[in-house]
Order: sequence, then C-alpha cells, then structure tokens
Amino acid sequence: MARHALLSRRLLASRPCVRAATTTTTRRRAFATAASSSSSSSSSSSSSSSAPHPRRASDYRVKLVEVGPRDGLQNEKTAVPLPVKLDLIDRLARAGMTTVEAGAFVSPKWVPQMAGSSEILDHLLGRAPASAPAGPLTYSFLVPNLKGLDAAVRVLARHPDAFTPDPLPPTPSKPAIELAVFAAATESFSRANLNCDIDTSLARFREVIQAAKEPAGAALLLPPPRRCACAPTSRWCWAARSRGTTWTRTRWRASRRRCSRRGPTRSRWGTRRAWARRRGRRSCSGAWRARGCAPRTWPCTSTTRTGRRSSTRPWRSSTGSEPLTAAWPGSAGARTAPGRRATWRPRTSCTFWRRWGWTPGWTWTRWWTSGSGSPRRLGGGTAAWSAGRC
Ligand SMILES: CC(C)(COP(=O)([O-])OP(=O)([O-])OC[C@H]1O[C@@H](n2cnc3c(N)ncnc32)[C@H](O)[C@@H]1OP(=O)([O-])[O-])[C@@H](O)C(=O)NCCC(=O)NCCSC(=O)C[C@@](C)(O)CC(=O)[O-]
Repeated sequence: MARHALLSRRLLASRPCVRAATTTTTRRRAFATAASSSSSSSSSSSSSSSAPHPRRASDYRVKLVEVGPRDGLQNEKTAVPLPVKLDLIDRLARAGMTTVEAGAFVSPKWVPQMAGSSEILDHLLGRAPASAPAGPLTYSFLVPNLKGLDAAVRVLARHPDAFTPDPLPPTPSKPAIELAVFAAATESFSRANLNCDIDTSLARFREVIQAAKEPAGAALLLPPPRRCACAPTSRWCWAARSRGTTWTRTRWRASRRRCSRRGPTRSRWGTRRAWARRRGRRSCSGAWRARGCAPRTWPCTSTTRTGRRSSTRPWRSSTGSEPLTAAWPGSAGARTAPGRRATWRPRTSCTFWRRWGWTPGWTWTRWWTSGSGSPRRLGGGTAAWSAGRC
C-alpha cells in the first residue's frame, strides 16, 4: 500500500486560557532545534558531519500513536456505527495504547467515515469516569482548517473539566485531547488530500494555530511537531539523511520542484535509490527543518525488510538532538477493516521495537486479548457492520 506520509503538528487542547509552560518550553526547544539546524543547513557547512551528538537514554523515547480508529476506519466503504468505533477505541486503550487517534474534524463529503468525530469526542469526554479505560490516555483528532478547529473547540467547550490541560499528564479519568493539523510533502498529494497546494495548506496551518492562540475559547497550544515525514520517496530520504546530507532552503525548493514534477515511477526500493542518486540524494528531514519543524516521528509503514531497515536508519544515525517518536498507522484499525492487511502486523511491530531496545508499552498478547484486532469481536461484529444492524 503506497502511503504518503504527512507533516502534522499537534495542537494540544487545554482548558480555556490555561497556558502550558512545558509545551511552550518544548515548543521553544523544538523550534530551537529546527532553527539551529536550518541555520546550519543554510550555511551548508560541513559542520553536520562533525562528531555525532552524544546519545542520551532519553533519546530512545518512542511514542506509538495508534491511528487505527481514524486511518484504519476512514477507508471503510460501509458506515461504521458509532458504538463499534467507540468499542474499538476502548479496546485499544485496554490493550495498552497511550495515544489513540480517534477521528478527524474534516469534511464529511471528503471522508464520510469521519462525520461522527464530534460525537466520538463528545462521548469520550462526557462518559462517566467508571466507564473510562484503565490507563491515562491521549485522544488525538485531525483538524485541517478553521472549520474543523471550530467544531472541535465547540465540543471541548461543552466539557471544560473533562480533559487534562496540557502539560499535565493525562489521568485515567481525565484524558488529554490532542488536535493535529497536517500538510503533505508533495503538491499532488496535497491537492488530492486537502484540495489545495502545499503553501495554502501551510497557510491554513498558520490560521489554525493563530486562532488557537486567541485568548477567547479553548487555548490551543502548538507543541512540538508530532508527525513529520516526507514525500512518497521518503525511504531514499532516510538513506540520504544517514549519509549526513545537509539541506538548504534553495536545495529544498529545487528538490520539491523535482519531487512534484517527477516522483519515482516504480515503487521498487532499488529504483528509488537510483532515482534519488540521480537527483542529488536529498534528505527530507533537513527540508522540514528548513520549514520550521524538527522531524519527530517517522511513520514506519513498510512491511518489507528493506523498508524496516531504512525506517530505522534515522534512529541509528540521528544526532540525538531530538527524540524521534514513531507512529505507524493502523496496526489495529487496519486489521479491523475486513479484508485489509495492517501495514505492520502488531506481532512484527512488537518484535521490531524490542529488537531496537524499545518497549512499546503494550504487548502482542494484550493487543490480541483486547479484541482490537478481530472484527468479529467489535461491537456487533463485521456481519452487523455490513448489515448495518448496529
Ligand atoms: C480540508 C477540506 C475540508 C478542504 O476541502 P474544500 O472542499 O477545499 O473545503 P471548502 O472550504 O470548499 O468546503 C467544502 C465543504 O466542506 C465543508 N468543510 C470544510 N472544512 C470542513 C471541516 N473541517 N469539517 C467539516 N466540514 C468542512 C464546508 O463547509 C463545505 O461544505 P458545504 O458548504 O459545501 O456544505 C477537505 O479537503 C477535507 O476534508 N479533506 C479530507 C482530508 C483527510 O481527512 N484526509 C485523510 C487524512 S490524511 C491521511 O489519511 C494520511 C495520513 C495522515 O494517515 C498519513 C499516512 O497514513 O501516512
């Protein structure tokens, strides 16, 4: 499944007018990282090939974001009833996920499956604490523009005391709510996905963030970028990054023109590498830094060994200046969609993280026993979905 990854930044919804010190600090740190790296990349000095940044244990933090209820279900052709979606979200929480992307405040004409995201957020905030999942949770929702932000803030304003304001950690009875804006790295995907070009989507990005800073209404803060990745050719980007390719704003623009003009025609790894070599082996991570975001999450969406090896490359070669977090879509949700294979089977994911010394905080057994992965055990089961009985 050819997946384009998207840049998305996380907006944390917090109680109206509560400012989040940690997020601001983190935000400064994230932008400082971005600023310092963009200044170093613009000087295109060889400083980047200087001694790698000493690794710290904290650099090996991996935050797994389960996006199944959004990315997995948004592709469903038949309408998935609200109880089934809520059941999936709760089962993923019981499986030990700490951040679950539960919906998207987008146009129902574009993504009909996400039409009920307001109800989902309403339910998650309005239910009795007794029925809340066992552990602290962050629920994340995509927001593409002001209209989506407005819809989300309306729900949040109805439950001002039902969620934990940033930067306080979520508690079992008070989840954290995260709103993510997202843009694409290629013009074609931006038009297909957001009906606008990248610059317009980034302008919308800016509008949403400025609106979020309005004193009135829920204070939405811009925390460090949560998800940042590259064009369809991201795998060769990671390879180039590991060779310490530096990046300048002009190079990024030139490469983006090339990227948007001609991506690799075939998806074979070798072709992409040759394509990348002919085009100067650009690394996208510097490009995103040049745009003011430090790559924090590399979606691992490849099931091939090459893909897995290349997706670990940034972690091996990372200067350690920013903790990388990993998000991979649909490990649970995609399996739940009948007939659709997960981009990464959860068992593979578990083994993969353990091999790299990370503990994903959930186990394959807990995931499976929670029933997140078997359509038959969700809500009324697949048959009910197709029959629309639920
Ligand atoms: C962004 C828009 C809305 C622009 O779409 P547009 O048509 O340019 O927007 P518009 O302003 O012209 O509005 C068109 C209609 O949508 C309504 N509208 C406008 N905005 C909203 C909103 N926020 N919520 C609800 N309704 C909205 C608006 O009110 C209007 O309704 P009408 O007046 O015609 O009745 C549209 O392109 C859209 O919704 N796109 C969907 C994007 C999306 O959700 N894509 C899937 C997620 S990204 C993904 O899956 C990849 C990822 C992240 O998973 C990465 C990976 O997997 O690797």
